[in-house]
Order: sequence, then structure tokens, then C-alpha cells
Amino acid sequence: MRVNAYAAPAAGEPLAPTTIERRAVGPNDVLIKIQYAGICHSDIHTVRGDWGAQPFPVVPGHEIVGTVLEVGDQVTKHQVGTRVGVGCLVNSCGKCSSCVRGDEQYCLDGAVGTYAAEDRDGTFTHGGYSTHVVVDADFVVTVPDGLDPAAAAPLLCAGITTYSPLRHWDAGPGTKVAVVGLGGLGHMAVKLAHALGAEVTVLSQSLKKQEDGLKLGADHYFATSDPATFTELASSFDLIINTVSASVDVNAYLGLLALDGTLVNVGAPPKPMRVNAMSLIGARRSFAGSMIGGIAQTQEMLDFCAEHGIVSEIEVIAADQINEAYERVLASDVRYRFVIDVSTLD
Ligand SMILES: NC(=O)c1ccc[n+]([C@@H]2O[C@H](COP(=O)([O-])OP(=O)(O)OC[C@H]3O[C@@H](n4cnc5c(N)ncnc54)[C@H](O)[C@@H]3O)[C@@H](O)[C@H]2O)c1
Ligand SMILES: [Zn+2]
Repeated sequence: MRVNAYAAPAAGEPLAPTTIERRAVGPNDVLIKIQYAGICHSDIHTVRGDWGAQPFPVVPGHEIVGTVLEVGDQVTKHQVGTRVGVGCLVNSCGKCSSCVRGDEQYCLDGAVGTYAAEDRDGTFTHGGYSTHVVVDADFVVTVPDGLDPAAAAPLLCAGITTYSPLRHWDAGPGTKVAVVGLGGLGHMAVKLAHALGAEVTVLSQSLKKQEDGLKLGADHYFATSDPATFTELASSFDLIINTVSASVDVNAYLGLLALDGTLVNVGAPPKPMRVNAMSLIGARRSFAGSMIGGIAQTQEMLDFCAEHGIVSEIEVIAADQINEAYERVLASDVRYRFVIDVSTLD
């Protein structure tokens, strides 16, 4: 099936309209008519070549919401007409210790990304900046009816990427959580940590988005451009989620952790960051990373969001505004996620 899409033809080149082939619906597949696709900073890192060579042309998009058009004859989990989502993963081996425990994103045989990845049948995957996608039913989640479909799209990456570490490191009543960077991931981290009951502090470059941050659920808001922030908040957090897309001074943030605290990097900057052992050993601190979340946890997160009325703050754009949106994300000019109205690709 040939469908319309927006693709980056080569590293650093603007995205342009094209058509791509989608596979025939197999016995365990779901054909989805895509309605909305969020723009994640990872899309930009990928097409700009920040993370190395890619199998161009690349059709990005791993925050996908749509409706089921067709299901394979072995599919029982999804029905035609229901609203579904696809995040960053479309396949994994299903057998390794990570897959068996529901951490498909850490598949030891290599989880298959939603785009720019070689699938287990040898073809390359294409993401959500396109009108349709065919995905194995096991990697398709249900988007609860109560969630606005456009504003729910970013939950499929920004939502789960922040929910997963908040749960893993037990954010909740009595814990102090700081979120570094108030972009797509950051604003979801604030909403989710607040809903989980934690005391939430935003650490942003300036105070420009302070009013927003407090409305999103933060209890406190500090500017990291002010050196006093780092003395005032020294040794105070149980958990810090760093969502910044560029390298930061990790040691400065480690100094803000309390005894046994953990700094989790979800931001994926292209350049290495230096960690001073002294930043860790003085208070038994940990520096960790976390990548999206498994399929079951993604469904749990969507259900949690429906229960708590949580969606992303979005600006809906037409497909021909994607390149402009990328520039605005790079300039930190987005509140707080661009979402493509995929019907503009029909
Ligand atoms: N770990 C994962 O599974 C995972 C999943 C999705 C995204 N990511 C990564 O997370 C990062 C953030 O993604 P996003 O979509 O939220 O991006 P975004 O652009 O929406 O947000 C990034 C935030 O970082 C801030 N920022 C940028 N440069 C900065 C600097 N030098 N100092 C301080 N703050 C700075 C921006 O102002 C913005 O608020 C990206 O690197 C992305 O690739 C990781
Ligand atoms: Zn993403």
C-alpha cells in the first residue's frame, strides 16, 4: 500500500512530501489511519545526523494516535474503529530476559524503533509523519476515550519516557523531584510527578516559563542561569529527571541530590558529559539513564493519564509546517509540543 508521508531525504535537509510503501496486513498486524503525530526532539536529532548515519529517506514520528482500519485474522487485542497509539517501538524479539519482563525497549536482540530502524523482516521502518502505518498488534496500545487524541499523541513518547523513571525511582508523596528543562519531556515530567504526589521543582534556564510551570503542577521554579540556585538547592532532591537535549554540567546537578538521590538522564545529547566521581561518592548518589518504557507500562501510563485528566500542552500544525516547527523546537520556542494534524497529508 502506497501512502503519503513527509520525509527527510538526507542528513540536515528539510523534510519534504513523498510517498512510502506500507506492508500488507499480516495475521498479527493492525492497519492504523494516523490522525496525529507529535514532534519529538529525537526526530530532530535523528534527521540532523546528531546520532550518526541513518537509513535515509527517514520518515520520523513516534508519537502516533489514530484509528484502526483493519486487523489481521489473529488479532484479538484491537478492533476496527478503536482509537490506538504507537510509540517508539514496533518490534522486539519477545524472548530475551528484557522482553519477558515487559521491558521490550531494552530487548537484548535489539528493539525495533518506529522509524529509521531495520525491522526483523529486513525492511526499514517509517514513522508517524504519514497517513497510515501497519504495526504488530503487540506494539499497539489503546488510547482511552477520555483523552483528546491530538493532545494524547505526545504521551506515546514524552509521556512514557518521563513516567517510566518516575515509577522506577518511586516518585510519590514525600519525595522531592526536580525536572531539568521545560520542553516536551519536561512539561510531561512536571504533570506526571505532580499527579503521582511528589513535590516538584522545575530547573529551567530562565524564569520565562515560571507561570506555566506552576500551572502545570510545579511547586517551585528556579533559574539555572542564577548561580544562587545551586547553593540554595544543594543536597535537596531525591530524584532529578534531566530532559535537556544538549550537554549540561552534570556535576552541578548531582550536587543538588540528597543522600542516596538519583539523577536520571533522559535527554540524549550527541556529546558525552563528564561526571566527577566526587559528585557521587560524597552522598552515595547515582547517575542513571532511562529509555522510553515497555508496552505494558505505556498502557498503564495512558490509563493513569485518563484517570488524572493529563494530556500534553500542544500546538497543532499542518504537515507543511514541520520544518518551521523544527526550527522553533531548536530555539526553545514551543509550548510544549508540536503535533502534526496528519489529515493535512491526505
Ligand atoms: N530517553 C529517552 O527515551 C528519550 C525519549 C524521548 C526524547 N529523548 C531526548 O530527550 C531530549 C529532550 O527531548 P524533548 O522532545 O523534550 O525536547 P525539547 O526541545 O522539547 O526540550 C528540551 C528542553 O531543553 C532545553 N535546553 C536546550 N538546550 C539547553 C541547554 N543548553 N541548557 C539548558 N536547557 C536547554 C530547552 O529549552 C527545552 O526546554 C532530547 O535529547 C531527546 O532526544 C529521550
Ligand atoms: Zn521521542
